[in-house]
Amino acid sequence: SALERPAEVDWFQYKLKHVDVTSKARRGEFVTPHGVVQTPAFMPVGTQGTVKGLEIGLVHQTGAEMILGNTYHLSLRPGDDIVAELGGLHKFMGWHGPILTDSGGFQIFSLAQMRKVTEKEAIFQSHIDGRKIHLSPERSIEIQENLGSDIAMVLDHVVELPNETKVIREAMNRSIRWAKRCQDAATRKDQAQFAIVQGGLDEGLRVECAQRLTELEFPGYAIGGLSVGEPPPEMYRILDATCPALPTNKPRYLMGVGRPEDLLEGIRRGVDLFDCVMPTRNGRNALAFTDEGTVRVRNAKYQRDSTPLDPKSVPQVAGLSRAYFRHLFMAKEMLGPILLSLHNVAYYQRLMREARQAIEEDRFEAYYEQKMAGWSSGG
Ligand SMILES: Nc1nc2c(CCNCC3CCCC3)c3[nH]c(NCCc4ccccc4)nc3cc2c(=O)[nH]1
Repeated sequence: SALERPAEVDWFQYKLKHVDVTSKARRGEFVTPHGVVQTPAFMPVGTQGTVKGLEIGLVHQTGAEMILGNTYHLSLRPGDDIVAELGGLHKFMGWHGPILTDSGGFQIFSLAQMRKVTEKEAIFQSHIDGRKIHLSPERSIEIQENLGSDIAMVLDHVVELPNETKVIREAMNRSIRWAKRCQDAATRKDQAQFAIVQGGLDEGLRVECAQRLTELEFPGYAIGGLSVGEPPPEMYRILDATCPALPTNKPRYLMGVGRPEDLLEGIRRGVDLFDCVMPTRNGRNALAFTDEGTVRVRNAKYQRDSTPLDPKSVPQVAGLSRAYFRHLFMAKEMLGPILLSLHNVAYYQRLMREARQAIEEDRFEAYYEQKMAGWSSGG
């Protein structure tokens, strides 16, 4: 059963395969009970048990190896108990590769009508029906174990920025106490927990938090509390301080990031994993990512444009004109958001594939410069 892990398999063992000589970019891989993940990797977000608009075979086609699920949403609807009764999230959504679930910490801060946070738990109103929800570290782990994800994020207390150092420090200290409670609440041997570094935009707090979480010996570490409205250079400054304070033999996951340039800026600073709703959300809003920058396909200038959106995209997209994409969105045809979501997720996966190759060949910085030039060319 899931409780007896086969002794010979080293679950969640991250293997550092190579560090690029031109930057701090790392090439690695880690094993989960549902398969191996090559890093750097981008994880498409499947908040409610679906990567929005993409039948699960299309998600595979993009090359994505690990996807995200969400504790907050799935515990409210259909209910983590129902998902467990039906065999867990993998079976429920037909995805048999690795799944990482977020703890709900961020969704409380960003979605729910905030009620209050005590040492014991967060209490808030469901954004669906206003029901009062109690989310404690123990309850978050119980939900994630019911969902059966391979990696569970600890419950953290995210505070809005900018904020007083005292407030940030208290939330950081609570998040560390909650991380310990999550560790103590674990019952499944086939699920790993990643800790989440907080500390706002204060480098000292970030290093202290990373060190104290490292002492708790988690199999992986996320950098949270970023991509919450701070200027990108501020996020990069925090990465410069935080990555070196984390173990080199564990994966580093930058939560909620980001634009293509943010992924490369993260990789060159030693980040291994990313997640963001951007490729799918922008796809639904007629915004396509390309090597020449973003393309707003509804723009009138594409009305007669026979050129392909991106000849390097997946076959379903590569042969279609920009005029056709404009038409689909103007006509409000559901194929528009579906194809553009597929294209954007595939674009992010191609970026990760190219980045992994560049790191292996010790030319990541040159690759970074080349991509940044293309994106700003406004082609
Ligand atoms: N536990 C936790 N989660 C965080 C998340 C959620 C990551 N995606 C979870 C998925 C699981 C399902 C839902 C998402 C974050 N997302 C962002 N920024 C997203 C910014 C953004 C928003 C909209 C569009 C693009 C970018 N910062 C984050 C910080 C934290 C954090 O500290 N702790």
